[in-house]
Amino acid sequence: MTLGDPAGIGPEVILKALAALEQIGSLDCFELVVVGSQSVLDKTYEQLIALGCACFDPGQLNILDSFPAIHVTPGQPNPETGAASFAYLEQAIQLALSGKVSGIVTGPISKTIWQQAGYDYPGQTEVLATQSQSQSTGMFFVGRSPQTGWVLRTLLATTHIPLAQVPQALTPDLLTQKLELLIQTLKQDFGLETPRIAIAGLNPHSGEQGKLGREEVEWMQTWLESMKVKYPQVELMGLVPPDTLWVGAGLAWWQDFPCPTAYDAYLALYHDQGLIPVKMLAFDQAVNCTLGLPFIRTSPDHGTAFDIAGRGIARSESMEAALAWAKTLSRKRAF
Ligand SMILES: NC(=O)C1=CN([C@@H]2O[C@H](COP(=O)(O)OP(=O)(O)OC[C@H]3O[C@@H](n4cnc5c(N)ncnc54)[C@H](O)[C@@H]3O)[C@@H](O)[C@H]2O)C=CC1
Ligand SMILES: NCC(=O)COP(=O)(O)O
Repeated sequence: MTLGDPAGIGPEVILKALAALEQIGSLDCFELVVVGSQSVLDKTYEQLIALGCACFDPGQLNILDSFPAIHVTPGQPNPETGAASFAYLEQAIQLALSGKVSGIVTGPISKTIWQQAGYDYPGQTEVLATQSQSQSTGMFFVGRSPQTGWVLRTLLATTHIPLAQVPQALTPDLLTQKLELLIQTLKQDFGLETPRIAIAGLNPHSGEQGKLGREEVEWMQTWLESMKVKYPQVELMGLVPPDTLWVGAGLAWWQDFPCPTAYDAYLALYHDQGLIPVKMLAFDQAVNCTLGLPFIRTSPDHGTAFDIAGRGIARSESMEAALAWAKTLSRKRAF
């Protein structure tokens, strides 16, 4: 586990998540190393105990802290905390690449603070891809409904780029690469050999025959037909108008599973097209997984939440889910 930005809620959700997992007796099966500042964890523990929160004693953790001492005020990030969060991630990547750990569960970092600290990466996903020299990676979110047990799975075709650049970034090659990664993941990690996958359109009403945008008629529909021929075992539905694509997911999440209009997985074309429904339905359950790495990487779906850091009110469910899913994956992949 990496701490993320030490001025954010990473340390808090880590200690709370470990306490929650211990409470239900599922911590024993983890062999955990926390990469980050021992003193930040100790101070977070003292603050949380003073606030009456259930949290895990960092004295019982295996903490890898070979970093310069750092002064941290919760909620007040600066280039020093940004640089620290980058160093934690780099060290964890080295541990994973050398096979000393089977996976990394990352705490949240701030892209803005990374920029201020001089790190020109748009996110942890991109650092993981670059430093592990992985050719084909994907940002994938998975969450199980506590109401119905239905599982929402969403892959983003593009990630941390400006919205204005999305139409140019989307190409037949990129969509093929992402779809193949998704099909492989559904089979390998979820045992779905004949999945139903919905692919979102880009424009309102999926372009309305070219009247509201031309990408669908110019190449996306042809691309999709070629994928249906290439993957006959997969039911590919698209290009579904993005405003209605998630209606079935909402029904399956809240009340009606099995639901014929819900899909095993969704391919969203850009960050917010996929993450608005994911976070509306599953903010506390969804796990961010990086696909295509030579090791496991999971993370909570939320960010640093500097606005609430140090107040003891951050919820740890997404971090608990990130830990649990990393454990499940490490068993499935049997590193
Ligand atoms: N995996 C990662 O490292 C991620 C990092 N970020 C970074 O986080 C920073 C802040 O991003 P925002 O868009 O503000 O998203 P955010 O997720 O940090 O916060 C959005 C809202 O949700 C609340 N919130 C977030 N997590 C919560 C939790 N566990 N319990 C209770 N409330 C919670 C916050 O207080 C805030 O009101 C950005 O700099 C962004 O780069 C954002 C998403 C993922
Ligand atoms: N909104 C998703 C996100 O920002 C993921 O960030 P990271 O895990 O790549 O740092």
